[in-house]
Amino acid sequence: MKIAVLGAGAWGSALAISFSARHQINLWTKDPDHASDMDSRRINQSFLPEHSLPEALNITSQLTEALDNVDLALLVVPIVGLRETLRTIAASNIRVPLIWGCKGLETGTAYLPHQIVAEEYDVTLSRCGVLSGPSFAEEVARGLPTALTFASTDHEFSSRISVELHSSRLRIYTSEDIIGVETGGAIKNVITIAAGISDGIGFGHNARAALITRGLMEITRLGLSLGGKMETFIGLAGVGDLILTSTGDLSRNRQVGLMLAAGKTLHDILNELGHVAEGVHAALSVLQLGKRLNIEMPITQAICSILHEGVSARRAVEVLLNREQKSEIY
Ligand SMILES: NC(=O)c1ccc[n+]([C@@H]2O[C@H](COP(=O)([O-])OP(=O)(O)OC[C@H]3O[C@@H](n4cnc5c(N)ncnc54)[C@H](O)[C@@H]3O)[C@@H](O)[C@H]2O)c1
Ligand SMILES: O=P(O)(O)OC[C@H](O)CO
Repeated sequence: MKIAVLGAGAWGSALAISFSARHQINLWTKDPDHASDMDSRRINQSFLPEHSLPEALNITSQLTEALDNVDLALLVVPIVGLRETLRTIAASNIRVPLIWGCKGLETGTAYLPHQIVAEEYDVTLSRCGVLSGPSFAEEVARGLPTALTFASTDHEFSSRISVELHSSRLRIYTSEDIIGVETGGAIKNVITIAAGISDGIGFGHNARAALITRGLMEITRLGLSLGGKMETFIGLAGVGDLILTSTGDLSRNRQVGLMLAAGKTLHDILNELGHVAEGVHAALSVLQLGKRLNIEMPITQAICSILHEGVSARRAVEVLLNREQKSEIY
């Protein structure tokens, strides 16, 4: 296959490296200086500095060049750039099957990625889908074993994509539950910030396990109300990804939590990180959706109070712990 990977952050670069073994890849970034630096040094110094980019990888900042004659486009810009990138593709009049790997909710609309795609890209949703699951870019670039879920409403399309993208090191499972897969990917980032805070404060393994489990409950309740399936929330794109980022120090969202616990300001943390932390942007939208659907989201609420109301990390966790006692399942 010839594939356009749109977005040359850590994730786009790792997937481009991995897929290069079997496919012809065009890697696109909107930043011309970044494209020419990667092209000449064969390394993505800003976002994935430990891994060289295969010689066969074509790097460009021209979207029409990236999309020229490709069989598939894979969008891996952060959610903040998804609508804008889709509009640029639409303006080019090039139409290709589209899959996306961003995890988040659009600020303002609280849309999941597929809702933005539906508004901005005029292929029928059946030729689109989302790739998600527990996958640190660093480990995929190293060729370590990883399992992902690809969800599309078109079973034939998801079978084809999973066969094409599947390898012994990158297993791809299919699903029809786009909403569940996207909800899991978006909300786990918020819960992960909470797990990072708890660990940073030194609350221990018990507290972290409690946060992961109660966080999964928030993901599941909201996801079911949006139309997602229970099986998805207990699968790779749900609890799988939540466990990975809540416990693995490679997670940027976990790092945000750890640094908040250390007393750093959000401004300084985001500067130091140098990468997107989607949970920071998604938290308010998740809360907004929860209110709209009348679903209690106490962990998300606590994270919003830290990020946007100046409540200290320790205080917010104490408020969480001191909530009134209730039944585990209701
Ligand atoms: N890094 C991972 O391990 C990983 C794994 C799975 C999914 N994801 C998801 O993939 C998405 C991208 O993450 P990443 O890790 O590559 O981020 P990153 O911070 O490493 O890189 C972000 C990239 O997007 C570009 N960008 C920023 N704003 C843009 C815009 N408005 N338009 C076009 N490009 C823009 C930046 O220049 C940069 O190249 C996120 O939604 C993330 O949740 C990341
Ligand atoms: O580094 P994070 O926290 O953005 O997590 C990356 C991926 O979502 C892991 O699946």
